[in-house]
Amino acid sequence: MARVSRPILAAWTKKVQHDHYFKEAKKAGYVSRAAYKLLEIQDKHKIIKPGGTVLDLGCSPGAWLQVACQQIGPRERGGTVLGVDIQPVTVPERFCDARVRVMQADARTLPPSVLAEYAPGGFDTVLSDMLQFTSGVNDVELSLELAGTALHIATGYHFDVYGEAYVQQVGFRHTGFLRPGGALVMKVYEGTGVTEFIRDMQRYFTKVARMRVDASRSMSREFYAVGLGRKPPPKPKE
Ligand SMILES: C[S@@+](CC[C@H](N)C(=O)[O-])C[C@H]1O[C@@H](n2cnc3c(N)ncnc32)[C@H](O)[C@@H]1O
Repeated sequence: MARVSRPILAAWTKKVQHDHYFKEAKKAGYVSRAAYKLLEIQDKHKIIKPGGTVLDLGCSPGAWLQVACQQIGPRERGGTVLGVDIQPVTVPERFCDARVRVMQADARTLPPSVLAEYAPGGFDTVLSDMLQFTSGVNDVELSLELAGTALHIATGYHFDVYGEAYVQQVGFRHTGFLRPGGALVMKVYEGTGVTEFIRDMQRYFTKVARMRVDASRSMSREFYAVGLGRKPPPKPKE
């Protein structure tokens, strides 16, 4: 019998897993197999709390909205889920109720006032599965830009990196919409600059983890950067 090389076997196993998640999602009523990525992260890190407020950046077609709504628990516990996507998006009927709302916007230019109005007390969990394709190739730089956007929305990150020049440019400063103790999950592609980005995350969280999930495609360089226990933001300077 011909021997199969290890990489081919690994790719084949991943393809079987991929088809498996696709079929499972269809059977279970999730709008995409991405649901299993968030379920795996939730299972390991308990990032979404019953009754919590969740911001889901890059939410279309809505599998993470479905999982987030399930994880905040029954309606009487309260909680909300806000999904944002640059594409038109509708709330999936299955597993979502009136606590889930969506808006079409580019997260990179989303005015902070919109988020402040939606969740005046901030969010307990910020998720970003944002991804853009450039001629079919996953661009590491773009992935870092989108992850940077999520980190910025959650913590005010760019103000700390670019300092007063950035504040002057955008005309305001905020310290992020993630509550102290909250969790942030971001899709990131392996590549140049990622180590520094993860290091930057560490100043905002008590724990930072990198997680590859089984439901990712076989050849994908994607992983999830998970920040747990947001540290309280510094008091604004007088
Ligand atoms: C992999 S899909 C997300 C799948 C989603 N988590 C789910 O469970 O259905 C990536 C999404 O990111 C969105 N996206 C990309 N760039 C964005 C941006 N700048 N602002 C908002 N959404 C963006 C895309 O439109 C796309 O719908």
